[in-house]
Amino acid sequence: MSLKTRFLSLAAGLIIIAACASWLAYRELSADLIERWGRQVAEIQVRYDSARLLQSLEREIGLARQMADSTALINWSAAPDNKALKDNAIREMESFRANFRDKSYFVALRASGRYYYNNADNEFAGEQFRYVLDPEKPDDAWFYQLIEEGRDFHLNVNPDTELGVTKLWIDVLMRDPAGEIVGMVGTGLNLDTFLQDIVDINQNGITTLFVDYGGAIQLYRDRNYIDFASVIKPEGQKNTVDLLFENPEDKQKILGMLQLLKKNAGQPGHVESGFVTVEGREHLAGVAFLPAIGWFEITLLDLNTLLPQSYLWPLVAVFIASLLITLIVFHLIIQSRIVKPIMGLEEAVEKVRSGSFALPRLDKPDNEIGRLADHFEKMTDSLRHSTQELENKVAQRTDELHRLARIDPLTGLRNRRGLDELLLEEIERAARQGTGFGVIWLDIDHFKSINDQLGHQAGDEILCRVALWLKASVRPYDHPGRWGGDEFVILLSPCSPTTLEQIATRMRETVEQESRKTGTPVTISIGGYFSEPGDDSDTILRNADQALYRAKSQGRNRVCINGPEAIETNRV
Ligand SMILES: Nc1nc2c(ncn2[C@@H]2O[C@H](COP(=O)(O)OP(=O)(O)OP(=O)(O)O)[C@@H](O)[C@H]2O)c(=O)[nH]1
Repeated sequence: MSLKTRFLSLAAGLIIIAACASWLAYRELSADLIERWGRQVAEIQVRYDSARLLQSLEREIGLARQMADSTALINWSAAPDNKALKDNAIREMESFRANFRDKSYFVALRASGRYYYNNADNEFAGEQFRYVLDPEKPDDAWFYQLIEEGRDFHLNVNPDTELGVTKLWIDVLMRDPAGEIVGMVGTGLNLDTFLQDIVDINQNGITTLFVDYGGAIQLYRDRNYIDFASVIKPEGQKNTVDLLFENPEDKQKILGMLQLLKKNAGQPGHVESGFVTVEGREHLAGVAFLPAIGWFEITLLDLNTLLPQSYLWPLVAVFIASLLITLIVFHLIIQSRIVKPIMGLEEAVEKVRSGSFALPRLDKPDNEIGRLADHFEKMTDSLRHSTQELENKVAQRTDELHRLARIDPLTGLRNRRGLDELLLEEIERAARQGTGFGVIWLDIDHFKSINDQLGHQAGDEILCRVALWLKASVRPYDHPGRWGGDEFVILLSPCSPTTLEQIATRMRETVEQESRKTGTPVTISIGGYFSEPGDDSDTILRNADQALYRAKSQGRNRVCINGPEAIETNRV
């Protein structure tokens, strides 16, 4: 896998891990935020709804209490048949009716069970006495139950079958100065209107309900759940708040909250909250106790409606966009700062490995890779220099070896190999140009006996001297060489038969005369041959050798020339 792919895979992997972690963190955080926010909202909503309920009830309750304390009514309750007291009481009732919001009231006397009522239409003017309560009648049981409980104040949602109305009743016990319960007074509020005003306020995602001290539902937008006349129902038959929840844990949770609030009833404004499921949707329930009326107020917030998580999706979109931009920027930086320079470097290394020093232009970012590329370039440069130097030296040495291989080490003249190559070149040139050239083959006379008499060392010195004399005798462009032993071959080019003879003679004379000066006189015998175009080397050498042989056999120290016009030169 290439470095680029690795980097990208690594970056993508890291980003996916970061994205997953961020997504989980986001979900946790958003859930936590929504929960915190929901709890705050639930508390505020509970207080707000409680305040609204109490606000609309407080005045009515106050009036009902005043009515229960009315001397006219209390006195009359002791003598309900006393006309004067009764008229006075009816007047008092009617004055309260004018003040009650519902413009209705009821008064029930304990001793006689008489029930008085009038409504907003003043329908029962002069006939406020409606009927007599019967302890045996289930519809009247509420009255006897409340008296038995002895609670001075009670709210009760109850349909009045006699009157044909369903109301939220405010019931206040009427006591005589001795504290004895003599009756009950109160007013009712039209349940439908009240529900609309307080509970069914059409706030999307917010459900409000009120339950009594025992958890029985008193005010709820769905009337089917309201526990009408709960005061007279035995426990177990009441529509309690847990009916709203399907999950047993939620039922326990709500009931637990109610218990907790009962315990902490001394802390006004305390709100309990927790998550519950209603109709398959998760809600945050806020519960508060309203000591003024002895009820609990429950607010259910559908957080998904109030603050759907989709509200936070733009945040997710920004996050994903940021991740993508980060990936692209990361890719570009890695590409330009690492991958591209390394790929360039790899290409350069490959070139150097294959023997080429022509490097491509290397990217040098301002980092370790840039410095590495710079070092590599310098290293390649010095490698190129030293390789060049080495190659030059090898070439020089090769030339030198080539030259040495063609030089006779003793005399410094060409050796046999050098003479062979030169001879071939001359043959080719002669063939090209159609001209001939001269070849001289000479041998020192009686060299064996010189060696024998004077020693091998002295023989070498004579060989060197003869070489020098030969060099001195030829033209600058002639080529003298040592064929081997005491034999020398000289190629003369350009040349003519006459020149050949002249140079050969001059050689012989020079050696004879110069050697005499050294005290060790030597002579040489010379065979010459003037080569014609088309002669091969064997022919040429054989002819020169034959001429030498003749010179030797004719007495030595002489020149014999082989060729078309053979010239015989005798010793001088
Ligand atoms: N000092 C010395 N002697 C050499 C060298 N190479 C060959 N010789 C000797 O040279 C002698 C050559 O003798 P030849 O050419 O055969 O005979 P020659 O004595 O010269 O007699 P002719 O040629 O017939 O006049 C031999 O004794 C070789 O040992 C050398 O490099 N140095």
